[in-house]
Amino acid sequence: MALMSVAEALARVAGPVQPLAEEWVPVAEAAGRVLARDLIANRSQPPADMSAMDGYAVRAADIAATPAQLAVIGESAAGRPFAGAVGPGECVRIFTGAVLPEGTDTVVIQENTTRDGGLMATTAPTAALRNVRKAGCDFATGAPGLMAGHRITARDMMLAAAMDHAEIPVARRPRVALVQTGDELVMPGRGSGADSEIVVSNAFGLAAIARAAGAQVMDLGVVRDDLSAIRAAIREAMEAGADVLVSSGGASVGDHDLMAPALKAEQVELEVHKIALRPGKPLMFGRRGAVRVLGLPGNPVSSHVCGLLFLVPLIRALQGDTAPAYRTLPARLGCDMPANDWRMDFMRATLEDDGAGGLVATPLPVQDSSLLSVLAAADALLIREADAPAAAAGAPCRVIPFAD
Ligand SMILES: Nc1nc2c(c(=O)[nH]1)N[C@H]1C(S)=C(S)[C@@H](COP(=O)(O)OP(=O)(O)OC[C@H]3O[C@@H](n4cnc5c(N)ncnc54)[C@H](O)[C@@H]3O)O[C@H]1N2
Ligand code: MOO
Repeated sequence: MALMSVAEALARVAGPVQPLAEEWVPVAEAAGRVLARDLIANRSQPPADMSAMDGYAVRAADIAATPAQLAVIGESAAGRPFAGAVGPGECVRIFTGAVLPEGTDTVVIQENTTRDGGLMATTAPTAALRNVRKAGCDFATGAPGLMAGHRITARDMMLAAAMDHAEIPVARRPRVALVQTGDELVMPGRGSGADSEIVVSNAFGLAAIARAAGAQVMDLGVVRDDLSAIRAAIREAMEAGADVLVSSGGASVGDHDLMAPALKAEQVELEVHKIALRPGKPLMFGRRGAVRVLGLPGNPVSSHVCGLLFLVPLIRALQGDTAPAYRTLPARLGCDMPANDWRMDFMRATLEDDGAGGLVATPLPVQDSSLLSVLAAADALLIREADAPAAAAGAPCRVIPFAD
């Protein structure tokens, strides 16, 4: 029987997701959060016509000829506007960011003037309306600034603050519980040195990409290959209020692979169990009520690739993020590739600049899903579609660059 495709599995994992409730956070803490509603400008920027330069605010008609001599009747600085109005033959000393005085429409930069007491003379022509930032030229009151579903960047924080938002409505952070299963597992620095031990690595990569996607991570540690212990961990995650439970290990078909039976025993309905993916064939996804469960394979590369392909899009979807599940870039193959089999392949690859504005993606020579040294050396995942024909070096391909 043909296994479910990666696209179908992704649609089931991250497709039908209702975003979590909104909460308000100070703008200073909004980086990486996803907007729960549109943010409109609470004021115009600039709020009035303002000078873009240090110089003199004038009436354009008064400086049509050079030199022009005008009486300096006052000063306008940022935050300290000139109170009066400027009439014909008059000007005001002005500084960058200051409100343009009433009656003026142009700023002559000070380098193009001479000053003699209360008189200013122009030494070069200035076009009418030059060096003025019109009111609302950046954004006007009521204008839509940032849209719901958008992930807030450092630049967006500046825009939101300038639009006069002290607090921002964002989706609550999804709570992600992590469980590592395996009798062989020990935490770094905690092993006895026995050859049968394997040091936990998967939890660290999964926690890092989950946090980067906006999740709050609860690490439930290592659980033995024992049905009741695994069931207890599943219950612990549910009782702790997890939105997503992520397990690693025990997903395959061996006698000690107990994740599927444990999930079923805890009333988690599996919608995905095994997909046409390499690495990551034994992926599981299911739900109990609003809690989603991703059962990832234990092989470290498989767990990480599945985390990037399914966990990160799910975390994003739970925040209402409207960006695509993952971003691919075009590249060219750095070597010949044989035809692919029925599993869509995400190969660990290096990326190089081709010197002509493009990228060259070359798969690392060994692709075994246990190899952390290869994963760490890679820059990207090179996508090979299921049943892709052989392709020659230089052929177009697509890659998912690692974001960190
Ligand atoms: N007869 C078959 N055997 C296997 C199949 C299959 O279809 N038929 N699928 C293979 C594939 S593909 C994968 S992937 C693995 C997945 O196995 P499990 O999810 O059951 O993973 P484990 O057996 O628990 O562990 C595999 C490997 O990874 C190490 N591991 C586990 N957890 C961690 C962790 N948290 N940190 C670091 N390393 C971890 C573990 O020690 C094992 O070496 O099954 C194949 N077998
Ligand atoms: O997911 Mo397994 O890593 O395909 O070998």
